[in-house]
Amino acid sequence: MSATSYSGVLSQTKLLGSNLNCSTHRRFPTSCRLSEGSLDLEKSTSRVFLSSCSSTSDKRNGMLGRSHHCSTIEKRNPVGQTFCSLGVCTHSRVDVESNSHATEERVGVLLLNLGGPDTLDDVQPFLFNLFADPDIIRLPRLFRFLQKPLAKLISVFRAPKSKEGYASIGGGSPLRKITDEQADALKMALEAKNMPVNVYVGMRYWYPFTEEAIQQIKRDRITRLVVLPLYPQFSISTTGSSIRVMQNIFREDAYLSRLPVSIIKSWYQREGYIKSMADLIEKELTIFSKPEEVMIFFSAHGVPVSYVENAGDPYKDQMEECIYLIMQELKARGTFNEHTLAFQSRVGPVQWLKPYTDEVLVELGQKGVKSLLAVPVSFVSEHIETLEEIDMEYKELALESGIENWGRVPALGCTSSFIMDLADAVIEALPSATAMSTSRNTSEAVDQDPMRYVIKMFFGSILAFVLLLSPKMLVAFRNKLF
Ligand SMILES: C=CC1=C(C)c2cc3[nH]c(cc4nc(cc5[nH]c(cc1n2)c(C)c5CCC(=O)O)C(CCC(=O)O)=C4C)c(C)c3C=C
Ligand SMILES: [Fe+2]
Repeated sequence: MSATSYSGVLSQTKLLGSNLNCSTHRRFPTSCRLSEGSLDLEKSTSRVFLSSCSSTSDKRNGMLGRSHHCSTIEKRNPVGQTFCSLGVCTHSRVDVESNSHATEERVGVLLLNLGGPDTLDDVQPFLFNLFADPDIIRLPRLFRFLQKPLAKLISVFRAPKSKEGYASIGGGSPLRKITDEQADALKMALEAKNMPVNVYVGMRYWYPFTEEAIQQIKRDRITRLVVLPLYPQFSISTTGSSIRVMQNIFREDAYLSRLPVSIIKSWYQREGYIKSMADLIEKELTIFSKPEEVMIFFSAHGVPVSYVENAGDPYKDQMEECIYLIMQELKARGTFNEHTLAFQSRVGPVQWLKPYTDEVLVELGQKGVKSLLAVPVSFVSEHIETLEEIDMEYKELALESGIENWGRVPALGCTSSFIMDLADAVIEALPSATAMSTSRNTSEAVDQDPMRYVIKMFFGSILAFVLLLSPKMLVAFRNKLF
C-alpha cells in the first residue's frame, strides 16, 4: 500500500485548462504531448496556472501541528514569458473558498516498481505473479488461457534457483525497503519545493501491489495524480505492464476514470539523472589505481529480442541513448574511458537482447582488459540482479577470465541529486494531468462474445497441446533455461 501516505490536503485555487493534446494508443494508451515526462512547452498551446495551498497534518510522523502554505506553478504558452515558476504564499482557507474556481486539490504520486519476495517462501508465488503477466510471457492471444498454468509450471521449476539467489542476498529482496525509502525521500524533496503530496508505492508482482496502492489513492480522495515508474527506460515488460494494470483498474471505476493523471513514461534523458549517474561513475573510478584504464561496463537487464523487433519496445533505443548521454556527460567532465553495453538476466528459451553480459565479460578478459567498472543501468535500487548476479556471478566470471580489478557502481537509491530531479519531474508533469482513456479495445470486446470464446478455447487447446510438447519447450525445461 502506501509507503508514504499522510493526510496532506492541498487546496487548489485556480486551474485554467490544461489543454494538452493527448491521443489514445492501443498499447500505451496515454500518449500525451508530454515528451516522456517533461511538458513540451514549445508545442503546448495551453496555459496552466496552478496555485496550491496546503494544510497538512502528518499522521505517520505523529506531527500534531498543522501548516498552511501555498505554492504556485505557472506554465504558459510560447508567447507567454513565464515558463515555470514556483512561488510561495500564505493565505487562509477562507480566501481560497471565496474564489469561484475553488476546489480542494490533493496531489498523489504513485511510484511503480517490480516488487520482490520478502522471504524465501514468497519466491515461488512471486515468480508465479511475474510469469502470469502477459507482458512478461507474451503468448499469442489464442493461447492466453494457458498463461496461468504455464506460469505455475515455470515458477515451480525456477523457484529453487531463484531461492538460492535470494538466500545469498539475505533471504529476500531489498526492493520494498529501498522503494519505501525513495518514496519518503521524494515526499520530503517535494515538500522542500513547496509541493506537499502523498506518495504511494505500487509493486507489480509483490506487496504492496499496485492494486492496493490505487485503492488507497481512492480512499484518500486524491484529485490529481502523477505516475512515476522507477525504471529510467520504458519497456513493455516493466513500465508498460504496470500502466496496463493501472488502466484496467481506472477504466472500471467512475472516480478513477475521471482522475487527472500524468504518467512519466521514461526519464533516462533527464539531466539530473544523467549527472547523478556520472557522479557515481566518477567517484567509483577514483578507487582504481589507474582510473583512465578502466573499462566502463554498462550492464542492463535484457528483454527478449521479439519485444523490440516485433512489439516495438523502445527499451533498447532508450538504453543506448541513455548510455550515450552518460558518456557525453563524463567526457564533458574530462573523463574519456572506454565503455561498453551488455544485457543480463535472460530467462527461457528465446533470443534476448545481445550482447550478453556473461559472454562480453569473457571476451574482454581474453582481449586483455584488466580493470572493469560494472554499472547497473536499468534500475535505480539494489536488487537481486545487482547484489547476486553482478556482485557474485559476474565478478567471479570476470576474475576467472583475466580481469584483475573489479568495481561496481552502486544503484542510485536515495542519492539526493537524483531524488531532487525526480521531484522536479513530478512538478513538471503535474499540470498536464488528464483523465485516462475509458474506451475498451476491440479485442477485449471479442473476449466477451461467448461463441467466439468457445471457438477460441477449442482451437487454442489444440495449439497449446502442440506448443507444450514442442521440442523447444521440453529442451528449455530439461536444460533449466527457466
Ligand atoms: C528494467 C528492468 C527489468 C526488465 C526490463 C525486466 C524484464 C524481465 N524480467 C524477467 C524475469 C525475471 N525478472 C526477475 C527479477 C527482476 N527483474 C527486474 C527488472 C527488470 N525485469 C528486477 C529489478 C528484478 C529483481 C527483483 C528483486 O527481487 O530484487 C526475476 C526473478 C529473479 C530471478 O529468478 O532471476 C525473473 C524471473 C523477464 C522474463 C523479463 C522480460 C520479459
Ligand atoms: Fe526481470
